[in-house]
Amino acid sequence: MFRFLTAGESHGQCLTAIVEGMPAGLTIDVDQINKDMARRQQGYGRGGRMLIETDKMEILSGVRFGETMGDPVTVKIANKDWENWTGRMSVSGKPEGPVVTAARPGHADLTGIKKYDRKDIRDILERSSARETAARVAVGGLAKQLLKACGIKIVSQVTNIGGIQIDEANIAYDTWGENLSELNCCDAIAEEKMKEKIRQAKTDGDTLGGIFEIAVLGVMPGLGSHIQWDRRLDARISGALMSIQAIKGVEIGAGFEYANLPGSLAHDEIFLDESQHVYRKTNHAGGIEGGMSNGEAIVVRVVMKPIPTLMKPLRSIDIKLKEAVLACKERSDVCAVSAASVVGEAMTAIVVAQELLEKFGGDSIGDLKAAIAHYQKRI
Ligand SMILES: Cc1cc2nc3c(=O)[nH]c(=O)nc-3n(C[C@H](O)[C@H](O)[C@H](O)COP(=O)(O)O)c2cc1C
Ligand SMILES: C=C(O[C@@H]1CC(C(=O)O)=C[C@@H](OP(=O)(O)O)[C@H]1O)C(=O)O
Repeated sequence: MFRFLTAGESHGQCLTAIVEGMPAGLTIDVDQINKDMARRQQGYGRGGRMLIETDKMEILSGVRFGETMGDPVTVKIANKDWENWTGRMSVSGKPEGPVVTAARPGHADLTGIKKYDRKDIRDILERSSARETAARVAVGGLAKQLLKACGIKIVSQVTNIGGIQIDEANIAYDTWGENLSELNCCDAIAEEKMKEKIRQAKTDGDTLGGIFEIAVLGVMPGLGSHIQWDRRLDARISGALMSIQAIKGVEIGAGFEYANLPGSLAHDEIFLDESQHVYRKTNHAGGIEGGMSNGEAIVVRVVMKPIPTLMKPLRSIDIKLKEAVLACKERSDVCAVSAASVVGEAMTAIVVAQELLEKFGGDSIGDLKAAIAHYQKRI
């Protein structure tokens, strides 16, 4: 069973994660994972924090001479900014620095303070912050390497920012992921318009959200199951993506467009070629039928809401004074959809890796590959 937990505050010393269930004998390429760590940091519209951090994953356990041993893998990402916060984020000693009391609409501030009985909103925002997603990308990087060894690849691209949409005709999964443009968008013309939109939002003291797409390539039929609600692959993937901060909607394949289609146009007809191989001409199902991968590319679309911290703050209340104020202005991103798309790749990789290990087992990478080969031969 592949599972993980993350720990760490946004301005604490570091982020960590413990990952259990990595099969033994997998070669780990830390440099490759650090490329994703850097991709998560980039993106037009990111705030001042990204100029401070240069995220690098460090492995503290579970890997020896570059190979997994089957032990839990501990990963660590240092927060460079911590040096500026040692007093305010001290584990012991007396409280230091200003107390945050003006709750931001759209953030965890107001409800978090009530639920956890805190007086300083910082006690909530430090952990609700999407800084935590750096740890998820490190874990997702391990999952991606496991998947790569089994011929599965996960890519993404940003398709919409603040209503600026890519030209759908330009979508070709095999070009995603390699794309290192600032906004992780394959449509250069749309990307320029997106950047202009972000520049304008910044000038206005406003923020933006958008949409990204994930594609899982090379996945065999039969991951997930129709047998029980919590084993359905679509449910697991969408749950994992919805767990990312600020993600508010997920659709698989045609998704909400199904509402406009009759059954005759909605479903992907099944054909046999001359060699008796099954194939489809369309992929409206987004690669999942009956809660199981069907062998086509898994295609998922994800929407991110606009960043809740605005430099032209929204109306709110002060939780201490109990009076109307403007929300607090923490240093913040204007738009982080491209960063979220990299986190989306990581969460999808984690779920697909979990499904792979659930179906095929795998204390060692050799056993896992052999089980997959046996299954592929049978089907
Ligand atoms: C990569 C990434 C970066 C983010 N950056 C910020 C930010 O700079 N400022 C902010 O207020 N929210 C930011 N968010 C969103 C908040 O973390 C999120 O809206 C908040 O935790 C409340 O959770 P919810 O939106 O899921 O309800 C970011 C989210 C992601 C995925
Ligand atoms: C630190 C990251 O994102 C942070 C996410 C975030 C939030 O509220 O979610 C608020 C900001 O934190 P800070 O006040 O330290 O600038 C972002 O920079 C990161 O992505 O690594």
